[in-house]
Amino acid sequence: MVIQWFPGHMAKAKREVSEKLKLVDFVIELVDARVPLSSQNPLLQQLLNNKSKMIILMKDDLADKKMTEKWLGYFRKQDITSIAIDVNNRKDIQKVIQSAKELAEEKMERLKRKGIRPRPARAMIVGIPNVGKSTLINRLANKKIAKTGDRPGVTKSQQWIKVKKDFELLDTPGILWPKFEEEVIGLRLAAIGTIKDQLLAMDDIAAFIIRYLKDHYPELLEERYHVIDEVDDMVEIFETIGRKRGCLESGGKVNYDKTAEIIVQDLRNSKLGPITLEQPNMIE
Ligand SMILES: Nc1nc2c(ncn2[C@@H]2O[C@H](COP(=O)(O)OP(=O)(O)OP(=O)(O)O)[C@@H](O)[C@H]2O)c(=O)[nH]1
Repeated sequence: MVIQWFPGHMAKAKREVSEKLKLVDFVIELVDARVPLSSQNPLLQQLLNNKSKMIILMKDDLADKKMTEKWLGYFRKQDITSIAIDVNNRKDIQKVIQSAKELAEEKMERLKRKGIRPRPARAMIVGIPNVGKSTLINRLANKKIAKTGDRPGVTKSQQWIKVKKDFELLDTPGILWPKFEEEVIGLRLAAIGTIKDQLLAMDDIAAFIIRYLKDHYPELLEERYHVIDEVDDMVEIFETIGRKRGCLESGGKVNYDKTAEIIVQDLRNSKLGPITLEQPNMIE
């Protein structure tokens, strides 16, 4: 599937999520631990219509652990079950199963109280493109069933996966679109690789990353690129990074496009270390 950011696609995705929601008792919403709010879609809350949900902060191995703790506190304050995971860590997958089981048990209890014969609780995974939906479904199913890829928009075509005796999961996820009402949200999502590179200029994304690192992680900038705290001029910073990383043209001039590409790829590949690009106190 090719992502195109047009209203028609968003309306179709909304319809598909609404349809699937009718089949489930609760929802597992995946967000990216590096941008936990920007990777949500507020529309989900409306669609949920009182169904319970839990939030999983995905890719926690790439995020700043101190910030993850703050974000978990932020969601906890709203009474939302939330956990942070690295999908490649088996203990983390057990944490997902345990938390989902607790929500499933609540549902079963409610059925019992109403005098309805209990049945396994059903859930679905929802999230924006590239957040890790298919990978998590595969881990929960314990076998390869959904196609995954490191490109946005790979998830395709419904079966139930029996994760635990009382808990079943829809084998296809719901795709939600991030909202781009603010430019900074687009920049955060572009920085982590959620949206297609053609949508925003690489040097704007790189400049956003540099500015954020200067404000929040100056030591990481210095460590990898030798950009010292005192230097504030963006051109000078690009020059320093370009030279350090060998992005030079003939004549020894720094190639800014290549430098921007390297900055963005370094962040996406976690070469700078664990980083969170959004803080709960930014929105309080
Ligand atoms: N480091 C890290 N990478 C992860 C984690 N979870 C998923 N990924 C990677 O993120 C990329 C996207 O994962 P997918 O499972 O294809 O994501 P998706 O949400 O199904 O993507 P769409 O098909 O675009 O909707 C893959 O390269 C995964 O390996 C995680 O916890 N940590």
